[in-house]
Parts: sequence; structure tokens; C-alpha cells
Amino acid sequence: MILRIKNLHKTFGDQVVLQDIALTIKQGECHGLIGKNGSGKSTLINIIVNLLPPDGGTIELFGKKWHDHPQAIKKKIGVLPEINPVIDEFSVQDYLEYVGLIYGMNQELIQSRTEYLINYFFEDVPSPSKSIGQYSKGMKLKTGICAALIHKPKFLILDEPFDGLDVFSSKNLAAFLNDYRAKGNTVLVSSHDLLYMDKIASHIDLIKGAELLHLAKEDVQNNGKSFEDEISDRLGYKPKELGEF
Ligand SMILES: Nc1ncnc2c1ncn2[C@@H]1O[C@H](COP(=O)(O)OP(=O)(O)OP(=O)(O)O)[C@@H](O)[C@H]1O
Repeated sequence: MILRIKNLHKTFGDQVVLQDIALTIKQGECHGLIGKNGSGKSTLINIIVNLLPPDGGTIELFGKKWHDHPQAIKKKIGVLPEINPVIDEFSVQDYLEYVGLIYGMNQELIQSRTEYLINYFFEDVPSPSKSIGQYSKGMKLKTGICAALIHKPKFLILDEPFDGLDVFSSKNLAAFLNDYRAKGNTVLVSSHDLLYMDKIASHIDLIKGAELLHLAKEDVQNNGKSFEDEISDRLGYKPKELGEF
């Protein structure tokens, strides 16, 4: 088992954001986490990756709890959090090297992985003399995605990775994630992009009213409705009356 969550609760003040959440993710699955703005996707991801404490419940990654085995868990997961932690003063290459060194990788491996990831995710190789702070939002996002992958994590967790990528980069990321999963790795991705969720997810987890609903991908696809319509119906999306503006 890659991830097992039981009875998870989280409140901010008197706002219940996550209530009695259960989630099991097995090796080789790709879970798409979907929910409206403010539904709790980033809160759930932040709790899973130990950036935020839950108010109750248990979380096990690779059969281990965070407080017992923090280093062992960290080595096996790769994370793009909602707030992308790139260091603006570094070049893209230096930042990836820095992250690789934190994972204890040797220079040769860092260099070959950096080369591969930059060639795959970037249209042009970023200038080593240009700092990340001088790049666009999409370029920073790509740097964050590369950093999450540098140590080839067994469990990749990406919070809204398609939010800011151009169409070609989004297609490349989707293809990469499908291949990564096919190689036996496991993926959790939150996104509002239902097109890509349909393309990459083997399982769908919907946050609705602080609860997590689990949908089998085949059920969403096989009932005659489009993926988008099915998800919208499940979330209870009702178009607003336009009225007079
Ligand atoms: N530090 C905090 N203090 C108080 N409330 C918070 C805090 N962080 C999140 N919230 C609230 O928790 C709820 C869930 O927020 P979260 O960022 O997890 O939603 P989300 O589903 O990721 O939203 P989006 O799709 O807009 O990124 C929101 O109502 C938000 O205002």
C-alpha cells in the first residue's frame, strides 16, 4: 500500500474543511483529486506530505507514519506543493542540483537527471546565468515539477501542475505521468482540468462538502455521459442565472 488515510479531520477555526476522510492508494494507480475552489484539495495534499498537521486521523505512507519514519518517507515521495518552493535567486540548474543534493544523490546522477528533465519539460534549455526569479510562472512551475522528480520518487504528488502550463507542455506532462505510472510508480494529482484528469487518472477522488467520494474511472466513463458532465453532476454544479449586468 502506498497511502492509507483513515478518519482524517481538519478544521480552520469553525470551518470544517475535511471530515472523516478515508483514502487508499495502491502502487501503480494515478489518483485525480477534484473539487471546487476552496473545497480542501491543497489542505488534503499538505496534510499527506506533512506540511500541515491534521486535527485527527491516521496517515500511512508505504506502511509508515510520518512521525516514526520522516526521512524514509521523504526519500520515496516527490512533491509539487500549492506554493511552489523554488528559490528565485538560483538558476534552474542550480536549484535542481540543490534539491538533488538534499536527497543525497551524487553529482553524476544529478547532472544526467537534470539534463533529461530540462530537455523533456522545457522548450529551450534555461540559461545557467539567468535566475528563476526572472522567469515566467509557467517556467517556475516546470522547475518545480522537475524538482519533484529529480530523485525518481515512487510516489509523485502534484498540486495543480497543469495550472499555468501551455497546451504543449500540458500534453507532455500528461504523457510523462502515464509513462511514469506504467513503470510502476504511483501518482496523486489535483487539478481543475477535467480533460487531463480524464487522460491520466485511474481513480477519481472528489471532495464535496468536506467529504471525499471515490469514483472508479470505468464507472465515470461507461455510463454514457461525458467525463466532464459526470464530474459536474457529482459536484452539484449548477450554472448561474446571468441576469442583468
Ligand atoms: N491557513 C488557513 N487558515 C484558515 N483557513 C484556511 C487556511 N488554509 C485553507 N483554508 C480554508 O480551507 C478551505 C480549503 O482550502 P484549500 O486551499 O485546501 O482549497 P482548494 O480546494 O485547494 O482550493 P483551490 O481550488 O481554490 O486551490 C478554504 O475555505 C480556505 O479558505
